[in-house]
Amino acid sequence: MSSKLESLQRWVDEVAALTRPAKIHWCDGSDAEYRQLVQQMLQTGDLIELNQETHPGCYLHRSSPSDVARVEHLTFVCTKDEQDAGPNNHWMAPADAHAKMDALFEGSMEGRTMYVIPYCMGPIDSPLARCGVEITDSPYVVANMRTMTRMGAAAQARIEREGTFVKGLHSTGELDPERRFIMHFPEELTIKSYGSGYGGNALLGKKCHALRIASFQAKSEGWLAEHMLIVGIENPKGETHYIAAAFPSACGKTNLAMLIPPEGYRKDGWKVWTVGDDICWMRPGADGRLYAINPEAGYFGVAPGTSDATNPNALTTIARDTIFTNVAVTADNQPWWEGLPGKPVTDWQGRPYDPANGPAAHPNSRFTVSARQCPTWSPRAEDSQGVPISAIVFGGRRPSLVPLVFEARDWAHGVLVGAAMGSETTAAATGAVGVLRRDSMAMKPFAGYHYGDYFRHWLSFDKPGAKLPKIFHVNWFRKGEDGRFLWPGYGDNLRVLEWMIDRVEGRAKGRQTPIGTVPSDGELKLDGLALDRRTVDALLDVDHVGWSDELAAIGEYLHSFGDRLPDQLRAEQQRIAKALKTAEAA
Ligand SMILES: Nc1nc2c(ncn2[C@@H]2O[C@H](COP(=O)(O)OP(=O)(O)OP(=O)(O)O)[C@@H](O)[C@H]2O)c(=O)[nH]1
Ligand SMILES: O=C([O-])CC(=O)C(=O)O
Ligand SMILES: [Mn+2]
Repeated sequence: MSSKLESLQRWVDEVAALTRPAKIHWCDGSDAEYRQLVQQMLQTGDLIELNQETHPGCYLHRSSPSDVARVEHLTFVCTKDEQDAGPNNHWMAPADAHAKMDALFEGSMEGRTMYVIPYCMGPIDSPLARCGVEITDSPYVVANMRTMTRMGAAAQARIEREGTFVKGLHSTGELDPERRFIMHFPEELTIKSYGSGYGGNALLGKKCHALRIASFQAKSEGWLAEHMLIVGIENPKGETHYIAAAFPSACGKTNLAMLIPPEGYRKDGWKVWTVGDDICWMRPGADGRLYAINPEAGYFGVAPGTSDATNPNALTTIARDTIFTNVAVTADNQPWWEGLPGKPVTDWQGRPYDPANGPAAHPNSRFTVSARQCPTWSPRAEDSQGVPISAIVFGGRRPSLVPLVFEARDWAHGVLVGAAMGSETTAAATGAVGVLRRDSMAMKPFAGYHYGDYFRHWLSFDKPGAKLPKIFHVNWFRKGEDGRFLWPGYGDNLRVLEWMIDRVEGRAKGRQTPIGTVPSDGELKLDGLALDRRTVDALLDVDHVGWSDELAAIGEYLHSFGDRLPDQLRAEQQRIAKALKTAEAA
């Protein structure tokens, strides 16, 4: 045994002494191990078998009704210096947080099996990948981690070679919402999560490691860990551009990553390739471009709204070997959610379906499935060097004001556009839904350090020799006076991506506005769409008065980050505010 592995063994021993499990199981990631776990969970009721004829290898998990989403108010970043966590995070002193958590973990695994899960985020041979080990007492977490990460023997071998890994300790505890905490110790590469079995709270490779801890690491190591999908767009000539896009939770990342081109585009030979649907790690390559990997190996996607009309690729992907969490069930035991044909008989809590109880599937019900099952899974998804990024896209749910698409004039302006992002809240986190909040780079719940430092880190990529992607902002969610979405969205979003690529290639001229460049007349290909002239104008309209107010609000928001806010960002905000005033006067 190497000395490296000893540090892992020592930590496992310490955790076992604290949590006192009946048994310890080191996960090897094999099929046999997975089958055995599933059998065991079917016996305990953690999993329910779904219709194996229509959905082979598919199971349903019903979480506790009080444990259905990430809990941002119980999520902490525990840096030595409170300032380093920033106003964007809840903070607790590391010693206090450890004491609090260790008291909860004390004896928490009594009578249970403790699973040790070595995992790798990213292709196992990639220099951009990073490893971790999650210790958990939840077989559901093990099964999900096997799908979402490269889990098992190969990851353990890499950990032994490298000697460093992120330590994640998780226990479902008694699922008491009052005794639930997700704690991050970025300086110690450590996570402690107690009291929730749900998604981003419990699958520690995902938000906890690949975003909060990784963003902190990325700052000192010169790369970026972002809440972004990665999609490849192949034109009829066979050229592929890769685009990374940050939208807040439940705002369309999975859908855009699996987009199916509109019919005319398909006929012409356009293809879309899915590299990732939630997280993107990128760093500058030798040629100055940004290269990106998807650190995940699976999708933990939102079920409601996923249908043949919106995302047929996802539907094909989840037709087999999928774990569904908190969906409803039909009379013949198929998984069901709002947006699918047919009807539910049992709701997400296992009760006979009654519309008086609300939706049949929980609005944040999810599927966990291997990325390889996606029909558009990119041949470059396992590329250890990553894919070169041509464009970065920011976006959110903005019912008014924000046009369908605009382009930042340069990198610094693009960083401001990302920092200023706002979106209506969704069901992906507990709390009110439909409230506008600022969510810089879609990282509000995930940046593992002070947003001021984070913006500075973003700005630092603009240096001599860099060939940075163009930065755009999109809004698929603008509504008309009747409350309906103005833009058809989904597959038709390719029309907007094509314009971006035309800009990257220097083919589209665009129209300059104070907030950036929008498509000029005729540049967006809208043939085949039933959009009248007025709607198109409304979608691309830049309301100078409304935007002046927006810039003032952005200025106030930036001000909240105090003296860690880079001056350059403040200057960008003032430049645009001034341009709007000039345009208003004209
Ligand atoms: N109107 C409209 N709705 C969309 C569009 N794309 C996605 N949606 C809806 O937005 C919701 C969430 O979409 P997802 O693609 O699952 O969101 P996500 O960003 O991957 O979410 P997380 O997994 O929580 O990070 C679903 O109800 C979709 O149907 C679009 O282009 N237009
Ligand atoms: O982390 C989760 O629970 C699900 C997710 O992708 C998100 O909320 O962005
Ligand atoms: Mn997400």
